[in-house]
Amino acid sequence: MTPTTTAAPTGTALELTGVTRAFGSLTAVDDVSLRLPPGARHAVIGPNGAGKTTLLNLIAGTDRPDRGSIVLGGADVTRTSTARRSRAGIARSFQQPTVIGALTVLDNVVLAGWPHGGLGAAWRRPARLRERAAAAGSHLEAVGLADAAHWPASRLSHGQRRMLDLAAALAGEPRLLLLDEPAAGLTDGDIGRLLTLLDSLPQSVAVILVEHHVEVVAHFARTVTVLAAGRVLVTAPTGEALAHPSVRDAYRGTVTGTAPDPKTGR
Ligand SMILES: Nc1ncnc2c1ncn2[C@@H]1O[C@H](COP(=O)(O)OP(=O)(O)OP(=O)(O)O)[C@@H](O)[C@H]1O
Repeated sequence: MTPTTTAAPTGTALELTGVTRAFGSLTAVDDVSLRLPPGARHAVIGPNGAGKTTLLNLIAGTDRPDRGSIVLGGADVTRTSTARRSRAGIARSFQQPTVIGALTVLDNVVLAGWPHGGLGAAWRRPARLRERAAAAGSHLEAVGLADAAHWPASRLSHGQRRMLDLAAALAGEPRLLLLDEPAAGLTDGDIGRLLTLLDSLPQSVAVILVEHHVEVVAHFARTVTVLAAGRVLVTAPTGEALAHPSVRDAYRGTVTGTAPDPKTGR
């Protein structure tokens, strides 16, 4: 299944073919194929345990598929390390933000933007470090944390940590950004800020958003893949995917966070 029926003239940002990952007898990701153009705004949704995070892990390289291939911008990265994928332009935000509390907010972003394995050299290149700090400052501005730049990151609220995690993901100037439930635990105000930030992401960046908040998906995504039990139910333009009957059945009570009626199951 492909959200674009033909390869866009500008190429393909990410192509998954038959990606499969089993844990013992449980197939968490089952024969998933997907092609995204550069600048894609794609969401992956599905009930708890559908395989969404496992799929992001396989794309980011923290886990490897048993079968299938992952091609990033024309290069097969199926077996390459997380660090190499990061250098190739994949960045990720996590369900639990990865923030170093003892460092300042700004330093967290500077560190995140420094190429893997090159940190030892960072301190010998003050001009480069200043450049990175300036870039980090603009990322903090974009996520609404400019005033907190010199705070220890441990002072940040949950919502602010999520924003910092996003700024850190942007610091590497990725071409593919993987967002794992960025709206989880956010207040309505924080969600508003998140939507503004998502809207302002550069068009050169392809984004895969895993998210339970259907309003965030509807606002942001142009295309959606619905997963259930590791398998793709549908990949389609957002409106079509969210209206798909299988989404209602697989999703009712999960996306909205409301429990199904025990009598009707709906
Ligand atoms: N390392 C692992 N070992 C064993 N089982 C795993 C492992 N990682 C994930 N699973 C299982 O794989 C299935 C898919 O998990 P995954 O976390 O990818 O789902 P998800 O769609 O992201 O769920 P959620 O919305 O709750 O975050 C689940 O049944 C989960 O228990």
